Parts: sequence; structure tokens; C-alpha cells
Amino acid sequence: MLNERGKSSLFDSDYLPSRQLLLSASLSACVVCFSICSKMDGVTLPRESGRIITETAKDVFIDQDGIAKVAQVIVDKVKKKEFDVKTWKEHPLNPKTSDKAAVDWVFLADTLNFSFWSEDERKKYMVKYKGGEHTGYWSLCAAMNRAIDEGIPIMDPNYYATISHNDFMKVFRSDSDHDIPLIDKRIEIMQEAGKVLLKKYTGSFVNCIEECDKSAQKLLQLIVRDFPSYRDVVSYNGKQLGILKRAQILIADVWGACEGKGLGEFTDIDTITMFADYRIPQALVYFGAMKYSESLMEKLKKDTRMENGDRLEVEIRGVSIWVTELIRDEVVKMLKADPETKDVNVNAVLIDHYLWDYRRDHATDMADIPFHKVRCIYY
Ligand SMILES: Nc1nc2c(c(CN[C@H]3C=C[C@H](O)[C@@H]3O)cn2[C@@H]2O[C@H](COP(=O)(O)O)[C@@H](O)[C@H]2O)c(=O)[nH]1
Repeated sequence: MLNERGKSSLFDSDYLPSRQLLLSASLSACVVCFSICSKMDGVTLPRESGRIITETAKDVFIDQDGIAKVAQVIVDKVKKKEFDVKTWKEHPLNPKTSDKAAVDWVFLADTLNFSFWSEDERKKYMVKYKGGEHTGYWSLCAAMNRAIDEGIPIMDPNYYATISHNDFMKVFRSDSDHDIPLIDKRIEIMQEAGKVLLKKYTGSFVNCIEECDKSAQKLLQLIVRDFPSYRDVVSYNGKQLGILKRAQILIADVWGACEGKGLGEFTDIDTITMFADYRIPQALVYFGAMKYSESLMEKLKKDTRMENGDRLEVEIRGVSIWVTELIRDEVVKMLKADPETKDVNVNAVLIDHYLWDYRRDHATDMADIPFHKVRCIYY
């Protein structure tokens, strides 16, 4: 419909009320849609949580130059074809199949994938396996694989749903003088997860995946709804913000174990953010993409213990999520601007794994960058 000035009357200034009405209606629709898309049962999803926390953070900041520096390192890796979901299986302790056994191995590993740091770096839990001495996250994997080799049915939820303290200590026995941290919590969480798998999913995480139509976000909702130990949510300025580190890494590890195919095919894997642990922040600060205030750096250097949910801890975790999102955006922009780049297969998961592996491989270079010490079951 055109008026005498040949303009579509709908947007013409004579019809300002309808133009405003339409604009405000579409804006509010976007806001409603976005808030629905960025929320799950009243819990804000990790990407939006990271943005919200970064906006109001007082002691943790993003640095654009550092973001560009990390992005360039990653773009170089992508161009050398060294950036692929297949890298996951290259780790000697990760499963080599892409079947139910691999999925259920990943489920158990990520159910226990938290809090490996020790008060004293010289006094760490350690597991000897296949000629290696494994500490940190890899000590968990080594202990699981050792138990499998010893014929202990550790992968069977019928076994771990009722695992005794003695049996747990046999599976996760240490080859150093120091036990795995949070033993009682780990036993409680294993039993809880095993019971849910048996009660609701016929004893396998494959059945959780198969309920979710290849959607990572649907699987994320299922994990947080049915497995309480994965509910990594913080209260921040009156909001319930999902950080969901273990729930997201569980999905990402299934994706990695299955190389993005079959049981690991997720149409929306790119909506999964990095996993807010205590190691990625070290790498982000090392590259200069994230910065701490002087007072926070001082606290960290003095090994000041924090509690899960403290403002400083939430700021470190939240800003690390958002910085990694910005790095991903920068990498995609740089690759799209490159005439030689055909397809851009980069997401926050691959960036996370790269930074995490980089931190482990360059631990000495990062020795003077402290990590935040929180003893909890979420990361
Ligand atoms: N953000 C992020 N956090 C990750 C991982 C992994 C293991 N993923 C590997 C497996 C296949 C992939 O290729 C990765 O290489 C463990 N963690 C967390 O780190 C901490 C342990 O550290 P340390 O004490 O130094 O071992 C602890 O919070 C643990 O939950 C990751 O990938 N990303």
C-alpha cells in the first residue's frame, strides 16, 4: 500500500505510531525470543551468563589485543589443518572406538571430571599406567582404564550405582602418597549418576543422547534436569546463571569421541561454550586476552582459597566464557576474510581443547600465572 509520496505507508512518518508499534513489537519479540533462547528453566545459559558477568565484572577484564593474538595463533593452526574434532581421540588415554562403550566411558569420566588440583604441587594424586605417571585430569582417565584392564566392571552402572568406599579406593588407588581429592563426594556422585542411568535410561548414556534428536541444547537440558551433580549454576546480582562446565564438556567429549558422527552428531554443537575450569583462565591470561585487577592477582598469587559462587570466582569463570566466545568470533571473521579458506569449522569447543592442551604443554611458561583454587564438584 503506497501513499501519495510513493512510500510504503506502513513505514511512512505519517504512520509513526504503527512504525514505532511494529519496531517495538519486533524488538520485544527479539528480546522475548532471545531471553527464551538464552534461558533454561529460569537458568541463564552459559554464553549469556558469560556476557552478563563480563558487563559488570570489577576484577576481571577482556583485552581486545590479547583476543586478536589468540585468534591469530588459532587461525594459523586451522590453516595447517591442525584443528579438528579428530584430535580428541589422539590422546592416548581417550577411547579409540566411537560406540556405546566410548560414550559410557565419557559419561563416567565427566561425572568425575573435577577438582584435581592439590594444595602443594609436590603432593599430587598420581596414577601409573602403561609406562606413564598421570596426574590431574589424566590421572582419572588412567585409573579408569587400569580398572578396565583389571577386569573391574567400572563402566557398568550396576556396579558404580552401589560402589563401596573400599571398591572406589581400589579403582582410584594412588601410586603416590596422595589420594584423589573429594573421595566421599565422588562416591556419592557416582552412585547418584549410576542410579539415574539405571532408573531412567536403561543403564547407558546412549539412551540420553537418543532422546535429544541430535541437539546439544536438548541434551544439555536433559543432563541438568536428571543429573543433579551437573547443575553448575551461580547466583549473581539476583540472577541464576548457568556455567554448566561438566554438562557441556560431557556433550563435547561425546562429540569428540564419535568425531561428530553417529552418537556424536549434534546439529547445534557450535552453541556449546568453553568449559569454565581452573586451567583455561591461566591460558587466557597468559595470552593477554583476559586480565585480572591487581588486587585479584595478589589474592591468587597468595593462594587465597575461594568458595564456589564467590564474586571473584564467578567473574573469572564468566569472563573466561565470554572471552572465548569473542576469540571464536574473531577467528571466524579472520578465516572468512581469507580467500583461501573454504569452510570454517571452528567453535568454542575446539578453541577450548586447544587452550587446555596448550596450557598443559606449556605449564612451565605459565608457572607464574596463578589459578583460582576452589574445591568443588563442578570443575
Ligand atoms: N576447559 C577444559 N577443562 C578441562 C578439559 C579437560 C580434559 N579434556 C581433554 C580431553 C580431551 C580433550 O582433547 C582435552 O584435552 C579437563 N578439564 C578440567 O581441567 C581441570 C584439570 O586440569 P589439570 O589439573 O591440569 O589436569 C579440571 O577442572 C578438569 O575438569 C578440557 O578439555 N577443557
